[in-house]
Amino acid sequence: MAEQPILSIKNLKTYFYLVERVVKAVDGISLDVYKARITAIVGGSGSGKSVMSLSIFNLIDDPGKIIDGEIWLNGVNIRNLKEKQLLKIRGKEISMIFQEPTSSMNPVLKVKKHLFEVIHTQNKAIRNKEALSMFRDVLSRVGLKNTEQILESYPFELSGGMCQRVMVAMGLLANSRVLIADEPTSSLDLTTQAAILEELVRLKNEGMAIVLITHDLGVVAQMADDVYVIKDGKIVESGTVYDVFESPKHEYTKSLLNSIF
Ligand SMILES: Nc1ncnc2c1ncn2[C@@H]1O[C@H](COP(=O)(O)OP(=O)(O)OP(=O)(O)O)[C@@H](O)[C@H]1O
Repeated sequence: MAEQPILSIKNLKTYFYLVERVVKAVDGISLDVYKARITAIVGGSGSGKSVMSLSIFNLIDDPGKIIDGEIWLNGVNIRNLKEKQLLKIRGKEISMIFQEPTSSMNPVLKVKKHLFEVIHTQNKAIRNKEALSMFRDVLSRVGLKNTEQILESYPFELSGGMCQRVMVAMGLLANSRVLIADEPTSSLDLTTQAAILEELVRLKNEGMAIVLITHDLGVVAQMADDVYVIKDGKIVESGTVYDVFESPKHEYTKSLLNSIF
């Protein structure tokens, strides 16, 4: 029997009800994500990638609303869960590297406090000394050098790129079954980008399911297994990276590919 997807989204719709019109940001998206695979979601600016991932975490605020669809995570439709139950799943089962690191970090908490929160969702009994040594390791794996100083810093004391790397470190540390990474390397230099992408591949090889949201088709070609192409809140094409890149069927995919190759 074929393997079941660990994350399966069915007919998801998230709309924004503005005064003058309705923005159908996610308009009937269905997709499957498997363990030990990197699933890329690609599409131009405003195509609905971020709204889709925020919808998975039920993080859509007014005037937005998830109006339809199912989100199955490891056999449970998490759309039916109460916020309290969802909190238990976030971090342990599924975690996310957000696109906007500075607004996703708590400004009054030092970096080490953010990392303690992540590690405590995995293991409440871990000793501080052991946790701190894991933090130093994960921060250096995302290319941060002065780890002692960074652990003691507040988010506003770090540059945007440093905050982004701390977010990636939090994602790596969470060690959840599914990791959603929304543009995890935008605004980083090429060496750091390569180091972070290498970490994602390592996690995939350890069995994690990774959803990589990106505009960068070069990165998709290099490291993803499956790809979904989104346009105007709809999936216009999907398949293995090899199939989609080798013989794109939709004009939009062809134009995206032409713009890089
Ligand atoms: N809070 C909001 N209020 C109104 N419209 C919104 C809101 N957030 C997103 N949208 C709209 O939803 C659509 C999808 O946006 P989304 O941020 O998901 O795009 P994206 O594919 O992630 O783009 P980018 O690659 O630029 O991040 C866009 O038309 C956007 O303007």
